[in-house]
Amino acid sequence: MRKSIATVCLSGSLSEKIDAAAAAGFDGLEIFEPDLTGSPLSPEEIRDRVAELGLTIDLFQPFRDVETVSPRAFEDTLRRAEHKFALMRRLGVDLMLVCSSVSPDAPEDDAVTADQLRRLAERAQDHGVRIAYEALAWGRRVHTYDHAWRVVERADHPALGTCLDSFHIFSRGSDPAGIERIPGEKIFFLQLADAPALGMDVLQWSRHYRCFPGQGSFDVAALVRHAVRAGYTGPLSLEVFNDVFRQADAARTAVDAMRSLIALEEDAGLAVLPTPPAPTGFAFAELSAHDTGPLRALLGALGFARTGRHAHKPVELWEQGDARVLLNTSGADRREGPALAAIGLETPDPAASVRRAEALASPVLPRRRAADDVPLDAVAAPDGTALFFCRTGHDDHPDWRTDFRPLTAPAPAASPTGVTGIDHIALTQPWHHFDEASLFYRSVLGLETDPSLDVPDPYGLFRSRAVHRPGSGLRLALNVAPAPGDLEERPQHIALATDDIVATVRAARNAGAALLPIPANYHDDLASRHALDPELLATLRESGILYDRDEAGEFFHCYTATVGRVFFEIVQRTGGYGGYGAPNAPVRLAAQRTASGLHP
Ligand SMILES: O=C(O)c1ccc(O)c(O)c1
Ligand SMILES: [Mg+2]
Repeated sequence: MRKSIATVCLSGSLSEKIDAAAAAGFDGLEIFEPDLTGSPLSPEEIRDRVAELGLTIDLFQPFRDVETVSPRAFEDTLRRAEHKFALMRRLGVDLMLVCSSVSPDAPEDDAVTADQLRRLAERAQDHGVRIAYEALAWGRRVHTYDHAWRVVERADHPALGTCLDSFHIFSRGSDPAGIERIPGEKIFFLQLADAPALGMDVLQWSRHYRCFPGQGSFDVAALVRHAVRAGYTGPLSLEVFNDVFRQADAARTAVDAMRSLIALEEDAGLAVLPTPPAPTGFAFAELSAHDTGPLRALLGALGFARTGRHAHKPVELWEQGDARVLLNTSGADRREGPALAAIGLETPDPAASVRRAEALASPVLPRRRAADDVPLDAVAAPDGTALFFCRTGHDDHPDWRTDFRPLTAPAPAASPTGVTGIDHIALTQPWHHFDEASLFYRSVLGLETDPSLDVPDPYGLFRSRAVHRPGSGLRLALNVAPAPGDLEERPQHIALATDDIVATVRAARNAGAALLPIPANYHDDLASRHALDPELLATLRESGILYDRDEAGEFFHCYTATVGRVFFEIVQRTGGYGGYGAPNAPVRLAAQRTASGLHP
């Protein structure tokens, strides 16, 4: 279906919004009137610019407070409408959105409302314009889509139809199945928005917290299916009022919006995309550092052995069990400390993963490799981390490890500490791309998203959300820094799995690994939270190990000191524990602040 976007979704001037929508591949626009009023461009210039870019203007909006008990006020509304019809002609748009009145003067009697809408539609028709009447969820009398439709049906004018908006429908708890009772040709327009489940005033919720479909909790795809079954053939148009998107880069938001609509079409059964061969685990984590000394020392103490060196690049492979860490000195900025640059994801079909990423408007990274290197494709995640699609140790696909030459003079034999693999990787997201990241991991990689959590840090509150593949070893924790400038200071981390954390910690410590000290208050509190065996509690206290449990099992974890932006976590899961120790995150954050010397 055609894809449109309301200018209110995007940041910047009207021309910046138009350019961003065109660059992201949209077909059409809803012009939000305040964007036009503030623009230095004339309506004709806007019309021409839009046409030059191959777009159409599908809707002019909003026209407010039409229905009224005051005949004088209604005459004034007709006069106001004449101005807008003339403006719409200059813009080259023939559909105007009228939202239900929020005024105390809105009539109780549907007959009055229907009559006034019909009279407005008659005037509109004289100008070649049609009216799409939308129920605002906070409309004074008309606040549900079925009520708006009843009024439109009663007015019975060919230039009058209804506009459905998924936010208003879901936020009022209406059942979208009733859409199928509206004749498709009377659904003049379909606006789509999602939103997180928030218990708050519906107007505030709508004006500040809408998000793109797939980023919130509404079943927007189900609503689209109902509209299509009703016979709707117009555009799928995004109308998202969101405080964060209003500040973010418009070009990037437009791509996020486009990805949302493509994924929505797939969910609604309107498009077939290459299926996501969801990743099953981690092939490697790649750290970049100008000076790899501190990381080598830490990896060595954690029991990793340096096993290979890349044939053409300054990259080392370090391994323990199935945990593989690459240390890369190319391109690392001398001023910045070590950082997590890339993740290798195990996927059953790397080429299919790339095709899916491309189908979902995700940036496939240019290959930089020598002719005889194993093909390794990557996409850029929203935070800039390169995600490589790997198939390690299978005959049906080249193995990326063959690019690494075994070391002729191996590093002194490290003693393994019992690390078996990578349990999860935690990435810090730019605060204004958090919703984009959730949608990216869900749609492009086919992962499941857990609900967002708010984690208190001594200097702010940050959001955290896990994405994972159920039943596999693939788990990512996405954290968002509390303040825009805070990202560079926020560490990322690699969590290493062990079957015996006490032994692993003891061995690592003996080998010289610096671990994060945990305040005694934490273990005192732990004793009150859980009836733990005193001997176990003493061991946890002594080793600086944190503890959590859920219905399925237990979680033991501890942290190394931070090197640059990176630290390691050592984790042991028992039973089917499915979390990440979130209740302990505030203690870890405070302990890291203490260790950094910033927080006495
Ligand atoms: O918040 C509003 O006023 C508003 C305006 C136009 C719309 O289409 C809408 O859904 C909300
Ligand atoms: Mg709307």
